Amino acid sequence: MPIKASTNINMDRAQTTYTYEKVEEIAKFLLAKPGVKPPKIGIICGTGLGGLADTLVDKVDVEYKDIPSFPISTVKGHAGKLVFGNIGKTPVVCMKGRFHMYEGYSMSQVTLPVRVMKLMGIKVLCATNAAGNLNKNFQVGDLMIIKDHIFFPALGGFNPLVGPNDPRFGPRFHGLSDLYSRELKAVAEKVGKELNITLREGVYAMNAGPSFESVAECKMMIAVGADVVGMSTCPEAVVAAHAGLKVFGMSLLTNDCILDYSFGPASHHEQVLSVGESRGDDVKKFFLNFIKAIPDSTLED
Ligand SMILES: O=P(O)(O)O[C@H]1O[C@H](CO)[C@@H](O)[C@H]1O
Ligand SMILES: Nc1nc2[nH]cnc2c(=O)[nH]1
Repeated sequence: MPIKASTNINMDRAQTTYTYEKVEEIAKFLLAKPGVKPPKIGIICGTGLGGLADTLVDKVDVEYKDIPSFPISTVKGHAGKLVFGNIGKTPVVCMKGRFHMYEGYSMSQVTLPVRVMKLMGIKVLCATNAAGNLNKNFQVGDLMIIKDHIFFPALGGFNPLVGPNDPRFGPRFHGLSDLYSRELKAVAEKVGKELNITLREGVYAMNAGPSFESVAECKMMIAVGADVVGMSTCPEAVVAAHAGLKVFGMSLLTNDCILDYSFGPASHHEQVLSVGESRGDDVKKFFLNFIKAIPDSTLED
């Protein structure tokens, strides 16, 4: 059955999907831009972490609004552009702004940039995010390597791989027991020690958002093994792994989740942005060194 790009409204949720040919067209459009080199690594900048793109040299910016068929960023803290450039000798592309389910985007739209970056040549996807802390041993400002995730929307049917499967994107069924690359986690641990930056490790849970969690929801998430919670990352990680990319995930803990009815105030986006700003330098320092430490062999075909 041919897979067509289409836009329908179903259950009030946009159902835009993209064919392989459409994704390829966008990748070719970007590669044809003067100064753009095929990237080896894609970096998704989480809320308030767009400063990561400042670490690139020989930068070329492409605004999302100027890319055919691309969604646009609607959330404060997401600038809405791709930044191409180099870290050390490695060509990379940063997404300065990601797309979220709660913006009303379909899973295909949320994960489109991952497939575009894959067709442009990336071998590794680094996904960063801002997240709420659920673990009593962690604190606001900590950086956490994502060792696994709980993708609540996918468990309820909103998996980005639902629908006809084009094998050029990846296989119909795909296991996720090694979703977050153990090899990259080991590289990150070593770099963290060398830089004297404490790196936690834990499980990221995704709530579709945009509401932050209720007290009971936070308690439920802790009970099922989550350390932090956010509203992103899982869709992009699943689509990247399905496409054969190595995935590295990192959360910045921007707020403590409220676990007691007597505590307040509720979590809010302004705090998320301000912690992103205050921890931005360490995040940049870590990624600059981490990207340089990834072995060449990991970035080969
Ligand atoms: O996951 P990122 O995009 O980093 O952002 C997190 O922070 C925002 C809430 O403040 C939500 O978008 C949540 O997902
Ligand atoms: N769902 C969710 N996303 C976040 N992003 C940053 N903090 C939070 C949080 O507490 N909950």
